[in-house]
Amino acid sequence: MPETLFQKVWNRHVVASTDEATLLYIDRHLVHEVTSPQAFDGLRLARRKVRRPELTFATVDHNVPTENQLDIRDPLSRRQVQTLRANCEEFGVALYDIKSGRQGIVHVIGPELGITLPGTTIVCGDSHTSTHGAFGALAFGIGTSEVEHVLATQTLWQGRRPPSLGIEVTGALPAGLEPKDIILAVIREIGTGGGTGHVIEYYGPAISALSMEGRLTICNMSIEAGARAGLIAPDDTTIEYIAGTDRPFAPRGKALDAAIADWKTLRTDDPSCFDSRVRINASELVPQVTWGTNPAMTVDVTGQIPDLAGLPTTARDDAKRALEYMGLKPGTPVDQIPVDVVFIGSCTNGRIEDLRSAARVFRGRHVAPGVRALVVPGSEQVRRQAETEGLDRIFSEAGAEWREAGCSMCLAMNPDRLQPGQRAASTSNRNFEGRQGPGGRTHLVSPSMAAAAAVTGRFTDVRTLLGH
Ligand SMILES: CC(C)[C@H](C(=O)O)[C@@H](O)C(=O)O
Ligand code: SF4
Repeated sequence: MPETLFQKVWNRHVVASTDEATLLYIDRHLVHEVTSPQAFDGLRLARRKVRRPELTFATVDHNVPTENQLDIRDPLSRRQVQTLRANCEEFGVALYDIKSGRQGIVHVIGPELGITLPGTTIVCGDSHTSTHGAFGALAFGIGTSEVEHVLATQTLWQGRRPPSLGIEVTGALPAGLEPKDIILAVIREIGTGGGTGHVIEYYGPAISALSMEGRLTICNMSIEAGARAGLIAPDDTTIEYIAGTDRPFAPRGKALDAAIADWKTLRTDDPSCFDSRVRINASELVPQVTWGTNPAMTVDVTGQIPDLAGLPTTARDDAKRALEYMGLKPGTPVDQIPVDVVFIGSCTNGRIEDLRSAARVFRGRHVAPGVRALVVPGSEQVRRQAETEGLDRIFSEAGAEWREAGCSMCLAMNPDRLQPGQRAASTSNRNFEGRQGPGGRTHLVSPSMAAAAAVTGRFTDVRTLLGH
């Protein structure tokens, strides 16, 4: 019987099942400092060990200051980082710590290290675990009690197999647009509940044309459409990335050849296998900017803040409240909205290609007066690569701050945050009230759109700067 990629990966991992529940084997467990302390406490209390420490990988990201990673002043943050160190030591789990050369946002280092592989199941106590689906892995976020269960058993209870949603992205992404524009347009189209309960598979020519970095951006935001996970079938681009140098956990030699033969079977046999389907044409897209307090509240940069009257009645109250919070008026052209802060980074857009896109815009330009711009690599490895390419100099010469790796201003769990009322162009994935700091106003954009806002001081169609 024809199957979807998701069904294939799911079925391979079923250890036991009843009518209502499925026990899945978990291939890789990623751990960070925020959602793991109680899980390790639970193990200690029950006198259990980590069942497969060699399949468990930890790093510190959320609480790490990016100006000087070693200077963690906030007592709670410091305690969480120290607790993770102690837990990894006690339970024999590898920790990619600050200054290890491999530290970074958990969803950035997984692929870099070759931990994230096609056909695997990957979990982490973090909602954006969907990111790893870019490799054709079934990857999803779990709660802290589930983290404990996976640590103890290397398995996880799930309900019945979720339905699948196929999102076909046709056409070709126009010059000046980025993968972020695709996923914002998808969420704008299907809504923040459009993927609820489903596992999304992205496919079509505009997806196949993407690099792994771009695919990671897309899968990252699946969760913002309500989906359980998002994935993309592995292909030559995937294999090239994994076979690249410096992926310590990726298979090599004969093991890699055997793996590749298997990965080639990991695809959806026929789009009719999806429980539902949506199609988006990438050729018709223009750069996207969110105007409200969820990622579906999105417009074209060439457009205006929507009129409440033009919205469905059910959406009006939310939109009204969002506009009040965001300090915006209907009808305002997007490119007349000034920004105070620009944040380029996060597990959505903190990879090398994202920094290259931003650098193309910053090169030879300067951050507008009164604007503060932060460029934060997603990992120590991304930071090194960017410095090798001289991107850090482009950012610094443009007047942007070049930081160390971490979640940074994606969420207000470390010193990088917005002041009340400040407006940010941000390459992260969430724009709800207070996400980047109490009273802060977040507009989600692509890295090049963020850089364009930094140099002009307002939202600007980056295509006009790049001559497209
Ligand atoms: C802190 C963590 C649990 C959280 C998540 O699960 O996503 C964070 O990474 C986020 O992006 O909001
Ligand atoms: S970068 Fe943002 S979204 Fe990603 S894990 Fe960190 S806080 Fe969560």
